[in-house]
Amino acid sequence: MAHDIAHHPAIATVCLSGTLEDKLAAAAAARFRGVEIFASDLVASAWSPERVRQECARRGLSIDLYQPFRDFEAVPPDVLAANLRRAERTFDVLERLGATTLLVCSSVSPDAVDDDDLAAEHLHELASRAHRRGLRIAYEALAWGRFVNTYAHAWRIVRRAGHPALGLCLDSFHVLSRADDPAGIRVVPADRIFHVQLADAPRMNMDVVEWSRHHRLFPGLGAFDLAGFAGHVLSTGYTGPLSLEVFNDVYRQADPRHAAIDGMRSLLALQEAVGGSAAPAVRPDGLPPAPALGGHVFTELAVDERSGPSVAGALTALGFAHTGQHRSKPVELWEQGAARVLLNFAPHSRVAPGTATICALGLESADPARSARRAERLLAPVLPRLRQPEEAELVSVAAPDGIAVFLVGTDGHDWLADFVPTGHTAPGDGRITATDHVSLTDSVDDFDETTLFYRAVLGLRADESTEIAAPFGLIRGRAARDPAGLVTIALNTAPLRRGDWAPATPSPQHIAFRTDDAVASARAMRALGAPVLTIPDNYYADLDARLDLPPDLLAALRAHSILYDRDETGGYLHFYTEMLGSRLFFAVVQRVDGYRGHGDPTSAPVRMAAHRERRLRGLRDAPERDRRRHDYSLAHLTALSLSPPELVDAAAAAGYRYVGLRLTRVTPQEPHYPLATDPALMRSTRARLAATGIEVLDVELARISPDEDPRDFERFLETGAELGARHVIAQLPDPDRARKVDRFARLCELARPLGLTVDLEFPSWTETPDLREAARVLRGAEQPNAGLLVDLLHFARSGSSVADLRALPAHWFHFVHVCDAPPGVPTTNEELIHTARFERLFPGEGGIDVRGILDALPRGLPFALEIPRATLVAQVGATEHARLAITAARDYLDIPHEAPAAA
Ligand SMILES: O=C(O)c1ccc(O)c(O)c1
Ligand SMILES: [Mg+2]
Repeated sequence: MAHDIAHHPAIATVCLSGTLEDKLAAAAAARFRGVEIFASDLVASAWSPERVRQECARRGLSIDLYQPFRDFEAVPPDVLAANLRRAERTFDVLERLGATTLLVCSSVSPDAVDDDDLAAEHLHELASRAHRRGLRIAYEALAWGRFVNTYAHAWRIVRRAGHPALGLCLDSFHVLSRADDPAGIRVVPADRIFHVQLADAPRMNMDVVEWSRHHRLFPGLGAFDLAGFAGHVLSTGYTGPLSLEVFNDVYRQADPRHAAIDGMRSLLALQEAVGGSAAPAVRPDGLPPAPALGGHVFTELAVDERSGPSVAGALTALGFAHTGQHRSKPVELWEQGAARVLLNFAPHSRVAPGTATICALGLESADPARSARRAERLLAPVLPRLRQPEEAELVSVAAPDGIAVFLVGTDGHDWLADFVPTGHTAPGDGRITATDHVSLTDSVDDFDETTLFYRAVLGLRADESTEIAAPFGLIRGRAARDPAGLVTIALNTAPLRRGDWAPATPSPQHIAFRTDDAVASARAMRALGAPVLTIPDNYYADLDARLDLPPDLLAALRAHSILYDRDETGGYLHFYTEMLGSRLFFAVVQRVDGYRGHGDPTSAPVRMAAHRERRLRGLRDAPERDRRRHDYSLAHLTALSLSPPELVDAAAAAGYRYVGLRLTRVTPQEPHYPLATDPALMRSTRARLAATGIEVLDVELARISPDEDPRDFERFLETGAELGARHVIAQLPDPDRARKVDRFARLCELARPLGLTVDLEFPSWTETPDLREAARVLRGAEQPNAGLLVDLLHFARSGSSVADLRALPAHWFHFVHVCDAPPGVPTTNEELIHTARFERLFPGEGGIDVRGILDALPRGLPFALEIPRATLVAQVGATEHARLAITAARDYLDIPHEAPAAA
């Protein structure tokens, strides 16, 4: 007979995050019947023990255990007296709680002696006292107990003590972490087992206390044979609580309601595993067995008007065709072979603009109604479906990651009738036959929950978990598949919270399509213009060294950026598309001779680095692909109210390639962002730079007046270098030419080892007031990293000449400050400065010969837009001002795009 082990599921408060009130609510909501209360949770609670008792009763929870009571047995008489006093006070608490069982763990105390008779005698005394008060003692062997650390030893002592109020607490962790044989449990009479605790754990080679207190997992998520353990326990006839006791750092901070549901799911799945094939198909309280799955029927992507066309373009290039259009929704069906992708253009609240996100998985089930019952029994929300009268009935369940899992019957795919054929059929050019697997990424907080959901609800079996050292941190992955191997869902997480420096794609997802010939597929897809991800040559050199492949295979892999692996049975060829809509990509895979894995551990980091490289190239080179467009930099003065991280975000959003950052306070009134002395500001700025791909073009301002020493700028220069800047803006308000030339030269010398040029700017109101004077300084200084920064405003206001400009060495110029200004030259310095700081105009709006001056400069210089404009910023805000500036500059300065040729 199958054991129905979930009749009294319990959970220890230590499994759950929050205070006792949160924990009890979560346990009850997940339909646990009992709890183990940890002393520390009670101690910290505002509720009296009587109130806790009431609150538990109100929620239908029994208090199955109070714990832990430590370091009691086999001690000298004076310690024993103190321990018994401590026990009596603890019994008081149990009485007030209405709990009857106290857990006593085997001693780790230096006071204890290795004497079983003494331990038995003391525990007998303890049990007698408990008995008088209607209480019982459950004795647990901690795996690290000083003398008693196996359940067999604990059982010898309990037997020797021979008191009816003394029994065992069996904790799977302590038994299985020591590789003790749990079969010995079978000889323990059921009425001597007072309590059973269940915890799984990953295999780890570490101190057992650390392992136990930080890494336990709910049953089924680790490497222990919990079903075997539970089977031994139940074979004794034990009918008491089966209680989860999982010390885990992630659960300790996860939403307790979710964690409690995870726990319940794991218990139900354990029940199923223990029951084995003997479980009747439907049991009143039991779990309907998972129906057989028949494969991936479709994968649905939520897209918008930006990501949709990019995904559709990639699908076309992979050989898919848009074959159907949904009758009532903006959903497109794309097909090739048995692979189907739905593009859902309906507004989807959870999807960030421009992204494509997997929002549903369609899986074939032999019995969708039973799949739904199973999901419900596992506390998974079965979704109501709004259905037009003539549309197919589909069962769908919401996964914790928000993906809807549709279960589609085997008897013809009715749901396809919801799509009106477009008349297109897939030409099959891409040679794709089916969907091989789907790969999802979750935050570490959700990983176990998601894993447990897919596995329990769908009846999938998990592979070994893998860990790879990826470019931006550790990635843990675990694929799960149905017994027939037709459905595979790979789940990944970054087990350590990412440092905010990491520029990685958040939660990447991919759909892997199957082909019978990866090389032919790659060739065909390339011909169709598929955005195949380029894999670096180094990978193939390493592959050659490792596997000694036939030269023509290696050459074909290299030519098509196909990755390769082999195992005992066969080989695996896999290649990838570039990212489509920021987090999604496709894979094309060929499994040769029954290869079952997902590539060797080196391949994922290679792919991730290639995606990173591609993304940066996209961010940086987009303007270079088109010679008619310029690179723009957002100079800080244009939006000085934005802090550096905000400036970077504004620049990225508006389509700039660079920013210029102001590191020094130039005027007393302006906001100052002390990047040189504020490490947190530096960190967040670098994080935004890494995340957006924006680069720092220049930092300002090294203004060397008569009483300044270039050495005062060392920290400033280092800060610029730390930000990855290329240029430093300098000004020389100093009437003594010899001195300023000398100081400029020294500043250049300091900047040179940091990879920085020093670019001299010549505001017309300073003692370096025009192009000629600036050029004299450069000639005098004779420094290879000296530069000349033309600011169109200063150039125009100083009456500098375009002919002079043309005559200067091209290598002096590294970028240019672009703006316009009202016509006419103000007569006072005050007015000049006011225009420069507050009243510039967008190129083409004012009186400066913007195009004429720029024409006199070398080709290809970045255009740094330095356009402070106080009134406009006051109206539209700094971010929008920055966007308007680049829009206006592009309109005026970039050679207009020709209309794209009709497709
Ligand atoms: O880590 C511990 O000390 C500890 C305490 C109580 C238990 O039930 C247990 O399994 C471990
Ligand atoms: Mg325990």
